[in-house]
Amino acid sequence: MLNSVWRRIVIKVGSALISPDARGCSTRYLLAIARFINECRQQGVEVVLVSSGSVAAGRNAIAFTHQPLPINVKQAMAAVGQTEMMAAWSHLFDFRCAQILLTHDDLSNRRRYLNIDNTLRTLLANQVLPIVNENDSVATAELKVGDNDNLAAMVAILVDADALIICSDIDGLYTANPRTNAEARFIPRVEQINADIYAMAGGSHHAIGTGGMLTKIQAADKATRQGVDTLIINGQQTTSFDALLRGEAAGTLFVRQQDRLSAKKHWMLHSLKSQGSITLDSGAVQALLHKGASILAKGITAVEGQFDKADAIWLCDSAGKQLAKGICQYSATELQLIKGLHSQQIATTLGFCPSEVVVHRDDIALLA
Ligand SMILES: Nc1ncnc2c1ncn2[C@@H]1O[C@H](COP(=O)(O)OP(=O)(O)O)[C@@H](O)[C@H]1O
Ligand SMILES: N[C@@H](CCC(=O)OP(=O)(O)O)C(=O)O
Repeated sequence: MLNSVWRRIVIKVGSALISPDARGCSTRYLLAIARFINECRQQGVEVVLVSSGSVAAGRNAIAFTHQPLPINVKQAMAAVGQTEMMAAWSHLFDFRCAQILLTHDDLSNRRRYLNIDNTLRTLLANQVLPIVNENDSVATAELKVGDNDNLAAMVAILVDADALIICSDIDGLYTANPRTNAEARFIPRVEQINADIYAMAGGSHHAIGTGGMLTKIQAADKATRQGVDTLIINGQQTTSFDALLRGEAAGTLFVRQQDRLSAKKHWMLHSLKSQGSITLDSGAVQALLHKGASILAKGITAVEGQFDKADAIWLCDSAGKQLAKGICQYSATELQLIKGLHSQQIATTLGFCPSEVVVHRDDIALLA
């Protein structure tokens, strides 16, 4: 049984596993990874896949004369390889897959962040496997995250994952790059990421990988700070997956620095500035405090302030007492029109209905 604390995981698969020869996609390593994903889902664990490989898979379709590859050549390769990579994964599963292509801009813009979050939540609720990659064929260098290790960490934080599993072509973190340093020793567990850990990182040994160990440590640093356990495992060896499925150790574990929920709660209560407030009726207050429920338009009696969709707002009782902070799916202007209405009436009133709930329960931090 996979670690029983993990209910939702993000699995990141590097280019070397998808396109080991940089000539289209290969099932050589993907079969075992797909079996692992299938097994996790069978155990009731939700999975989001972050898959590299679009550039590597499309590499032999586009002519090039010199290295490093010019950006337009890489973008064209990615456009070819992305569809091949999606097809390769889709053929390995009995369930549906969905493609999500992101840029850094999408993740830093709060409204788009919320849209991505809603889409991923809906896909998971419908048992669809989201497959995320950077939108390489359109994003320019300044709009990019740049590597899928960091992208996977951002996705893991976004979807409130319990764990991030980075599948690479190496067993995990060594004290130095073992391909160039025979003295390098394997590190099974990292309690705290500090300058000494960063100093161990070397680059990638092949032309198709991005970042080598450095981007993996950066990703682990980001994710563990937000309460996400991070693992680097060898995705070329089925024994890594077998061990994880038995609940045993595999690869290098970077231990989460705090509880995931308290990390999110702390961020919402102390870093997110509130832009307004809504007043809840007694039924909504009970549902919020005692059932951890989402807030529906029906339970809202008043709206204060000029906030936009995706802004943070206070959720208050009828006496004006602040009970919680939440991220709102609607603007103040829209809420003025739909407050007190049933969710089914939102579309007829506004002409659109981006969300049936006004504040989703995963986006609420209770004060008490
Ligand atoms: N300290 C280290 N420990 C382990 N691997 C390292 C280290 N420093 C550099 N590397 C290199 O990082 C590579 C993995 O990164 P990369 O090639 O970018 O793979 P991926 O495509 O999985 O992201 C390893 O194959 C190894 O050559
Ligand atoms: N987005 C790129 C992958 C970038 C990347 O980080 O690659 P890798 O180091 O192999 O995970 C692609 O699909 O080719």
